[in-house]
Amino acid sequence: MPNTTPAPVLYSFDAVPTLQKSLADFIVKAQAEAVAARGQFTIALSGGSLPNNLKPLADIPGIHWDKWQVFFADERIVPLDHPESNYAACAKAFLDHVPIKREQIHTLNSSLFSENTRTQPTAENWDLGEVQQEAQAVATDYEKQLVATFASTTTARYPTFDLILLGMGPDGHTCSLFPGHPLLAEQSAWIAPIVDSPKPPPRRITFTYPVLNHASRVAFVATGEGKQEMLAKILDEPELGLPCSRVRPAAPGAVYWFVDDAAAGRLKYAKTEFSS
Ligand SMILES: O=C1O[C@H](COP(=O)(O)O)[C@@H](O)[C@H](O)[C@H]1O
Repeated sequence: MPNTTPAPVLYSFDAVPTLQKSLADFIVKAQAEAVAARGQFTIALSGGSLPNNLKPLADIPGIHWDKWQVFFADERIVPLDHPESNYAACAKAFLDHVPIKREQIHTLNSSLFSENTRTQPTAENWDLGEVQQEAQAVATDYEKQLVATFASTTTARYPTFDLILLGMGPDGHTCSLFPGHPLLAEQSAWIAPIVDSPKPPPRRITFTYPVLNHASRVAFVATGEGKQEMLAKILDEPELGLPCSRVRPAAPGAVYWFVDDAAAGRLKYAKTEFSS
């Protein structure tokens, strides 16, 4: 039997600006192919350190911004102008600086959660039943937004994103899929709620593995010496089953890693020369 799940492709760069420029070229190429094939480009973004690495996109001419449909691979259940919002971070980094219409950017519906769950939980405001119901409502609504976008292009059981951009947390988490969490086993929902994220804020929604593993391309971005140890575990020891290692779309899907040499310091994994 041929192996139909291609090995991740690793690109390592000597400096972060070089990585960012190459990542921008990679995104632009994925966009051009998608627009030529289907007339739109479906992309999912992450939060954390990723948005800053997307800043150069705003300066690239000729991008078909009117064809982009932007989603968030995970999002914190906070207002859209909150400092912890992944949307807010991406807006500040590049979305606010490019000619893309607000209706092409698919954000969570902040009318679905109440004031008391907008703050960090305390013994007084943490009603688990209410919090879980609200998180489920936010996840269900976001899943409907995906269904509406993908219904016109696919009849498949899961959406096929042209590109999903992910980060790698220091514990090996990606999206809001954390090591040892029951959500790692979710096989049915496209979007799942989580109310006990070990990294604050605790209430979030996240893409599930069936969505990640049906994408055309997934690109991880990880930089800095602080990511060295975990990156080596993810790429050199995938049998550990850490959340990032489980992102493995079957062919023709593919996974790419954009890292800097600092993050790659302990890796044995073979590097590939980047060419745009
Ligand atoms: O909480 C989150 O963390 C991950 C990783 O963040 P990083 O700062 O270590 O890059 C991020 O990818 C995810 O979107 C975010 O919600």
